[in-house]
Amino acid sequence: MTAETGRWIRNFVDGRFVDPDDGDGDGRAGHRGFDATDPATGLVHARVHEADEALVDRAVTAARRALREGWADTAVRERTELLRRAADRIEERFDEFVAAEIADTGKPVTQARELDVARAVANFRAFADVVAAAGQESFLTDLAGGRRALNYAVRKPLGVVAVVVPWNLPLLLLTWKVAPALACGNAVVVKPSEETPGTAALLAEVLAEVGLPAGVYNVVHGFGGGSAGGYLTAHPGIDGVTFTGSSATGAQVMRTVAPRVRPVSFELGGKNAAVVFDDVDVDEAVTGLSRSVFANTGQVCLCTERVYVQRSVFDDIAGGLVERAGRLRLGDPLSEETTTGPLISHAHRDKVLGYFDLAEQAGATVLTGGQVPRLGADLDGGSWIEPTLWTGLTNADRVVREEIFGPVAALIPFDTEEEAIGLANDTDYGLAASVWTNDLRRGHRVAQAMNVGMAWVNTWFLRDLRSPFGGVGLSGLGREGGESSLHFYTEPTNVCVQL
Ligand SMILES: NC(=O)C1=CN([C@@H]2O[C@H](COP(=O)(O)OP(=O)(O)OC[C@H]3O[C@@H](n4cnc5c(N)ncnc54)[C@H](O)[C@@H]3O)[C@@H](O)[C@H]2O)C=CC1
Ligand SMILES: O=C(O)/C=C/C=C(\O)C(=O)O
Repeated sequence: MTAETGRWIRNFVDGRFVDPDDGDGDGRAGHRGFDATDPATGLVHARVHEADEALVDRAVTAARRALREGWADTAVRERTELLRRAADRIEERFDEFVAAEIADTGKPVTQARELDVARAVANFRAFADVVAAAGQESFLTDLAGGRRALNYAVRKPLGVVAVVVPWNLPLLLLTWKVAPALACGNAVVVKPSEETPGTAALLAEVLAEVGLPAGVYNVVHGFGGGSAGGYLTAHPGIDGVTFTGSSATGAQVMRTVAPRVRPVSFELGGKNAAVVFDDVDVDEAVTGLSRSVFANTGQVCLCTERVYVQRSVFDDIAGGLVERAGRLRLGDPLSEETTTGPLISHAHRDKVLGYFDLAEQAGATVLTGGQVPRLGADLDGGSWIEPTLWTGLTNADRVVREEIFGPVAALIPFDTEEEAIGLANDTDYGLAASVWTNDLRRGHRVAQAMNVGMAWVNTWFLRDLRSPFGGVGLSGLGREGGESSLHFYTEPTNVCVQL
């Protein structure tokens, strides 16, 4: 069973891939589809079968039936063993996942291997461990007359979970949600981004190979409103939605599910700050900062787009970052030398270029970048952009207030710790921040003062999958990771027994 037939990437419903010739599978033939484009070249690499409303309905129905037919009640050990087999099988098919991720995103092979696919494996293993170790809350309640009651909470699967994910870290983010959802006994209907359909379909093959029952994992391809994403989140048969993507779409999904009052978990955009104090080891800080600005071509929700630097080291840090930007190698994703891929699409590059214009209008100085690079041959059809750093902007500028989602940052000086905290927190977002200092007390103090879900000190994107992950404000609702995932993907029933 394979995800692709010829150049079609197919939907996966009720344990089998749906042939595009079958239309939605109800006997009506149809080839509703869209192109999957390689962002490195701009060339189409596959055709994707777009699920219509009837197919989404079949996926939700299949998920419900799988729960009813026993998946929800499987022993924890059975589920965790299945997750571990899935991790092993992804490792066995590692190169296929790397290839699919690169075809969809154009990201460098080193990153696809070391971050994206490696994290997919880690996600399955981590949530097998978390669920295996999970206990249940219980309380002994004192009553009048010396009697007691025992309260304990039994956690049950949430049910059919809609998993809607974006294009920037497609496999990493998909498995970050699917692994705990399955570990907790849920069935899922996954809607990958229209830009990156490949790995979700490949994961369907793997999960079938390791024995996941039909209907527990379903994939519907398509777009947002008026397509698979809209049909799925509006479906009355879903019991919750976990979503990663833009704040605007998160708000739309919230409106869609509101009439049925379903739980949502949202990890949304960011406009993340780094705060750099003058006691840092400049070289070390520049290494970390440069990663935080340029990783995945700036397309990680955690990436830094605002760098506040204490005035006396401002020129050193700025110079160091420019030098690091110069070391980045844009080019063939399959080359081991390439460090930096393209943006996901021409549409997204147009958005980022719009901010280049806004920066110019605001009087910014471009320290490096600011252009579309010419890379030659096939790559000039791709959606490449130069890593770009600005000075001369303030928190009042749109470039400093809005999520750009590219390899860009504004560098802004500050004088005091209090001022730096104020500048960093002056945002509607609240996802992540990093603090760079050699003063341990200051590191703790400033990190704790950040109005964000995750604050790092002298590092960035260092992940322990047991810790809570998510944001405040426009950056999201709820947390996932470790116990937080268990809480989202289950519903407790509290039992009280008078003893
Ligand atoms: N985690 C993050 O911080 C991310 C932020 N973004 C930001 O969002 C901007 C737009 O990127 P998009 O790909 O359009 O992200 P998006 O948030 O619109 O899309 C994410 C997912 O939601 C689906 N979707 C879109 N509209 C929907 C709807 N009404 N109902 C249900 N599902 C829906 C999409 O098909 C995709 O699977 C980017 O320029 C970037 O700034 C994008 C990806 C990830
Ligand atoms: O779970 C992680 O380690 C990373 C998550 C990143 C995002 O959610 C994102 O870039 O959207």
